[in-house]
Amino acid sequence: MSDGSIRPDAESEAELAFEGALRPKSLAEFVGQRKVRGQLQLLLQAASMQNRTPDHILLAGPPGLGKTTLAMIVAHESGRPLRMTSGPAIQHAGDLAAVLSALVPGEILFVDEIHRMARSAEEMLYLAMEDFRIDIMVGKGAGATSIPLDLAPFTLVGATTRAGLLPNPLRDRFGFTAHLEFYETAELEQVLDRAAALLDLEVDSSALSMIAGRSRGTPRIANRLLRRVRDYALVHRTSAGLEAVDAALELYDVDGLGLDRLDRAVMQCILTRFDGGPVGLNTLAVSVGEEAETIESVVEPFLVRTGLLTRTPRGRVATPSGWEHFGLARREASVPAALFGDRL
Ligand SMILES: Nc1ncnc2c1ncn2[C@@H]1O[C@H](COP(=O)(O)OP(=O)(O)OP(=O)(O)O)[C@@H](O)[C@H]1O
Repeated sequence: MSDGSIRPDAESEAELAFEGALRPKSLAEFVGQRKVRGQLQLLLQAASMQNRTPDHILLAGPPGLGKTTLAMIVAHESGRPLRMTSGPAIQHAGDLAAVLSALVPGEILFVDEIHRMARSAEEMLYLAMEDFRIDIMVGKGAGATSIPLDLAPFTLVGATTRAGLLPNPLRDRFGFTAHLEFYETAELEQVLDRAAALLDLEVDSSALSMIAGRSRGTPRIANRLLRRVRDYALVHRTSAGLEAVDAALELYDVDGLGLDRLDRAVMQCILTRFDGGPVGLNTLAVSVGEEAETIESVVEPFLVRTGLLTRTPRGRVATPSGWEHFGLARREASVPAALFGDRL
């Protein structure tokens, strides 16, 4: 996004470098996601006891919750090398063949945004995941032949914000799927405490709680808000206390619940243009000028989690808390159900 709001996809190089430095290196350092940590621990330990590559792992959840970090931890904890690529970089089966054939035995292959990989590559991946083998097609038409190529055993760690978009045969080939949840405020306080120490920043605990409570349940956003508070304190020669947090977050359009500009645009559209809904996804996306995928995978999960929005078979509907948060009186729905043919 280009409006300066604090979104997981608004990256700058310096911020990315800093984000890298903040990544926990082990499962023990990784805050929250207790269940997933336990499941991963077991899977890695069993593989290590049998001296084999761990099963393929799918990490699913909204951006910024720690999927890349967990992939790095899997490599670190199992003492294996890590190779990283992403779905958008694999637009042909040949792109994937090049990556797979270069793997060394036991390597961890991390594919971010795996749901964006080309369909032809997905099909190649089925065989690679199951039998550590691919068939490379040579030539075209009647003269085409396929040459089998054995691969080194590897562990695929796929990350996706849209697990529902993965075809079943691909999803079924992962030995374990981790569903990452938004973090509780207390967990984000721990993330922030660690980041403040790494930034050498003195922040009082009430200020940390305030940042944590307004971070959309997302560590990446918590870390980023902390840096904006640090900037504010630096420029205004003040301490990083409650006042600095309040002023910095207001400057960056983050409200009391942590909603940012796009969250509010979506809610206001549903409330004022569609009388609270129901409204279909595509209609909503066009109305706020944003990609349907961003609304579905980034905005909605948080609005549903905070109880401002519900998804019904007829479309998205604002809840009474949604009306209340925006200081609006609830009206009876007068708009027909989501437009015909729209995605609900
Ligand atoms: N559980 C955690 N404990 C501490 N820090 C975390 C945790 N999860 C994520 N972070 C921090 O949040 C930042 C974002 O995490 P990460 O890049 O792993 O998210 P992601 O889910 O892969 O996001 P995307 O889907 O956008 O790729 C990292 O800097 C990392 O340090």
